[in-house]
Formats: sequence, structure tokens, C-alpha cells
Amino acid sequence: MDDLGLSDWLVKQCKHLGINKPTPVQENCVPAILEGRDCLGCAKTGSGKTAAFVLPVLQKLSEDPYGIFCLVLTPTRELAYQIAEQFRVLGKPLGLRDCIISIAMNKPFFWESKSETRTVEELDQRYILTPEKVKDAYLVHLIQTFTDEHDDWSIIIFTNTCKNCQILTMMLQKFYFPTISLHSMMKQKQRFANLAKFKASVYKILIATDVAARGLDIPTVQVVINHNTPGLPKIYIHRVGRTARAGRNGVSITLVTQYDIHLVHAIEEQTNTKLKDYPVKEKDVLKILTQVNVTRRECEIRLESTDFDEKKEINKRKQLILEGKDPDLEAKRKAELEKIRSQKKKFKQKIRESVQRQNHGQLKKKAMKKRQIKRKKEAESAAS
Ligand SMILES: Nc1ncnc2c1ncn2[C@@H]1O[C@H](COP(=O)(O)OP(=O)(O)OP(=O)(O)O)[C@@H](O)[C@H]1O
Repeated sequence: MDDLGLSDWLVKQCKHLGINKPTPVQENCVPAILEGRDCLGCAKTGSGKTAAFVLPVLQKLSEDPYGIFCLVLTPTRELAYQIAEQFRVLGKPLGLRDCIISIAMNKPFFWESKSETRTVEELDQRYILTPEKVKDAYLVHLIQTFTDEHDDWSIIIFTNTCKNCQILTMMLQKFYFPTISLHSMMKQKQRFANLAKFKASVYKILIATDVAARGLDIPTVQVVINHNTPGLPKIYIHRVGRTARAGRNGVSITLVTQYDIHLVHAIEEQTNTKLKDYPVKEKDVLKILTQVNVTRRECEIRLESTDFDEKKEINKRKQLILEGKDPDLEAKRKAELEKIRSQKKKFKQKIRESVQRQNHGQLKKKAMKKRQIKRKKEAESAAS
């Protein structure tokens, strides 16, 4: 790190965090950015692109610590928080202040980055060809095999819809796998909480939509499973890049049906890698097939009984965005209104009850007085 032109405090901070030797993207970008040149960095996933721009930004900021210095745009909120965290830890000696601004998730957001390939030494890419209807049994079998063979493990499973994400999570939980989900129909607070639990290895399996495909850096992830074959090679590259981070090893397995072969070919062409066939014991898959299918159906029925309606939710969000509103803020506002409404209702009920109690007390007093007068009259007439 000493040869990049960074200040001593920053080199020290890097070493303190285990960053001793620059990765190629850092080696090439940091000096160029420090020279004040425009820079477009392009490197494989998990190769330290974040530090490649964070370090020179911190260096420049420390030289002239004035005003709003840097704006970083990210495709997801989780990524915004992750990058802010990197700024915070690397810029700790600087007393850096940061602010995260988020907009509606479904707002059209174009983020272009040139895809490039990962080397096969780092990432072992395989696929399983499955008959269309039994993907789920292959998935359960795969996880079972993997967890039997490894003690320390962590898996991300990518699937195409929020509903699928929810159902698969419920299903794997029924098979006693420590599973948690991450998708855009979840409240942001829940998303952060789930991600934190997965990062802390409280849950070993994260089932996610492509909301988690880009940039998330969880070094412990050893396996990425694509429950559906990604429609675009670029999405495939981002998804599988969640494993084998910073020079570690990792495996990515994709479930492929006969209708997805062309997608596999496109992926192979783009990544310049031939995906290897993953050997599966078909007999073992058949053994669990009925149980998996029944469990999936049970989960679907359970989910149908809730108000989990992805299309309705997406349309609602789209409508709000068209009206120029932030769906998350709207949901928050609605929840607050609902809270105020229910507090008002409770307050009114309390008043009603206290009035009733007062009335009851007055009636009791009146009745008592009547009885006293009656008794007095009776006593007087008895005396006369
Ligand atoms: N020089 C380095 N030596 C060792 N580890 C590093 C180095 N630079 C960064 N790292 C670590 O490598 C991991 C991956 O870095 P980062 O998230 O920046 O990758 P990326 O290239 O942005 O990946 P993606 O394309 O998936 O977003 C992080 O945990 C980071 O702390």
C-alpha cells in the first residue's frame, strides 16, 4: 500500500484493517485519482473496487477538509450502507461525517457497469440440469448434501420473485435449515435486520432476489445457488460474485431447465467459461420429491392466506412513483396515521368508559340517597 501515494495515516489504517497489498484495480486507480484524472475502474467482483475510490477520496478530503466532498451513487440501499461503512472505518482517524440519502427502490435507476469475467481458479461455476417441475427438490438435496459435508458454511440462494423468495424461505425453514430472506417487499428495517443476522451467521442461508445481487460484501459466503437461471449474463456475474470475495474460494451452482439452455450458453459466452455439470444422486432427489412438493404447496397456501400479493404491491408502488411519491415514505406515513387513529380511538373509548363510570357513580349515589330518605320517613312514621 506504501507505493500508491497515500498518506502514512491512510496506509496505517489500511494495514490495521488487513489491507496490506493493493489489488490490481487499486494499484491502477488510486494513483490516477490522486493525480486528479477522471477514472473509470473496471474489475472482477470482490476485488476491492470500493477501496479503490474510497482511499483517494479520503486522502483528498484530508488535504482539504471542507464542505460536501463526495457523492457516491449506488443501485441499492444495502450497498449505500456498506460503502458508507467502508468510508467510516477507513476514514476513522479523519472524523469523517457521512449521510445516506435513499430514494424509492422502484424508481427507474440506470446503473451501467461493464461486465467482466471472473477467473475460474477463484470461482467454481457449475450447473444442474433439472426437469422443470422438480427444481425445489434439487435445491433441498443440494443444501442437505452441502451442510452434511461442511461444518462452517454460508449460502446465498437467488430466485426471481419476492413471492418465490418468501415461499422458499418458509419451505427451507420447515426442513429446519436456518434460513432468512431479503427482497424488496420487505420493510427496509426488516431488510437491514435480516442482512445483519445473515452476516453474523445467526442464519446460514439467505434467500434473496436480485436486490442482493450487486456489491454486497459478505466474506463468509461459500456458495451461491441460482434457483432460477438469470435471464442476463450480467445479472449472473453479479450474483455469483457474492462468493469467492477478495481471493477466497467459492462455488456457484445454477439450476437449469431444458428451457434455459440458451441462457446458459449466453452466460458461458460472456464469462468465457464453460459451466461444469454438477453430479447429483438422482435417486436421493426422488426420495425427497413428494415431501418437498407437499411442503411447498403448504407454504404456498399459508402465504395465500396472508396479504402477500406481489403484483398488487408492485403496481401500488409504481402508481405512487408515478405520482412522484416515495412508496416507503408513504407506507411510513400511513402507518403513523394508523397509529394516531388507533390512539384517538383508544382515547375516545377511555373517555366513554370514564363518563359511564361517573354516570354509574352518580346513579348509585342517587339511589343511596333515596334509600336514606325512605328509611328516615319509615323511622319517623314508626316513631309517631
Ligand atoms: N487490498 C486488499 N487486500 C485484501 N482485502 C481487500 C483489499 N481491498 C479490499 N479488500 C476486501 O475485499 C472485499 C471485497 O471488496 P469490495 O466489496 O470493494 O469488492 P468489489 O470489487 O466492489 O466487489 P463487487 O463488484 O461485488 O461490488 C472487502 O471485504 C474488502 O474489505
